[in-house]
Amino acid sequence: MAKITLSNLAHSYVPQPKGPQDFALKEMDHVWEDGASYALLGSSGCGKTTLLNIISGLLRPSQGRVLFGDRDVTDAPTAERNIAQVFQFPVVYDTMTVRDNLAFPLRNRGMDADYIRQRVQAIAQMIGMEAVLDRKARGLTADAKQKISLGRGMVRQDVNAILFDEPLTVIDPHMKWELRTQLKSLHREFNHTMIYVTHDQTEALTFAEKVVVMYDGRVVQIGTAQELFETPAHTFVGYFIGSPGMNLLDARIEGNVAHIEGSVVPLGAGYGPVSGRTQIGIRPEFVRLSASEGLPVKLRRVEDVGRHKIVRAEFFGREINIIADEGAEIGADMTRVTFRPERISVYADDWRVAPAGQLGEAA
Ligand SMILES: Nc1ncnc2c1ncn2[C@@H]1O[C@H](COP(=O)(O)OP(=O)(O)OP(=O)(O)O)[C@@H](O)[C@H]1O
Repeated sequence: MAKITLSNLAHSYVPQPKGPQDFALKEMDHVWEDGASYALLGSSGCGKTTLLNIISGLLRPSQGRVLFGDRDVTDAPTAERNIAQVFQFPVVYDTMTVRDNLAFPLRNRGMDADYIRQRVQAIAQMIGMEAVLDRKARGLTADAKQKISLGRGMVRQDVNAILFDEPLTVIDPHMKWELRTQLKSLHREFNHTMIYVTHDQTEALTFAEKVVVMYDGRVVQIGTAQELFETPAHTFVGYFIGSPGMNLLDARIEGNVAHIEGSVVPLGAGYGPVSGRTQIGIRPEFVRLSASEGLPVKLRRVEDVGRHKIVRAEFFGREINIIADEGAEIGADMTRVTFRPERISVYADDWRVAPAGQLGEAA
């Protein structure tokens, strides 16, 4: 296992990049802790696979270094990095049995036969394939083959890291949840450094201790589920995490209030001068509908999603989302909204501004 350091790292697929727009990965410096589980989360094209391929050695970065522990592996091929990888689609040997597929990485390293038998059994149990250990992989469903790939990725205990690139894409929804839970308990047991690429927030938030949110070639925040929910460092995190995401409203900030369309909204903290495009961010969970207090809204529709209601409304020509209790009565007289002041974040040009006297967030 190893700590992974990304130092001054950047990548462009263009041979002679002319500016930041030509970089699939913009310059970044991060240290990923030994033994932690990370999910790389972001929408399609934001650079997740590029970053994963640089860590695995499939791609050489056009700038910067990658270190595993103290060793600079930037120029080391994948085979020398001592990592296990699981890809989106199954990579299995069709002519081998399930057992031999699972044992392959261990046999390759000359492990003791007893240990291999024991370990294969434990992994087969984890992926629910004990009953088919002696069947050939050929003829198994894509779903089953992907479970073998996952098992093979996890069979070695001596790897520096296990890298997963959207590994549950072909797995059926019910099994997805089960495998994710298994991966999590495996992580707790063996403490491998795990990096898991996904564009699914539920997958990221349930699997990983730390979620690395990427946007447009940058890591915009690394945090726990709670940190991403409570203090999104970038408007993309606010919008992408949560269902629905954070409401972002143009505002002018003055000390401990925001001015929106001529109305004053109290903030939970004071701010120094804020320049650039200024917005306040408030999650739908912390917006309250009222008949008498707050700023005007026009109700559009109410969606009952079981645990609560999502109210879609119009706020000065823009959509605003409100989460109300399941039992809440939402009458036509509910034409105003208030915001919980201590739950409001302030953003300047998409980055969170720390209240006066507090240190800024580090991505
Ligand atoms: N081999 C390549 N040559 C040129 N451009 C590439 C190559 N691979 C990726 N890109 C570009 O780099 C950017 C980042 O792509 P990347 O595949 O890393 O994103 P991603 O977040 O993994 O997306 P997805 O979730 O769709 O896999 C995209 O603009 C993509 O078009």
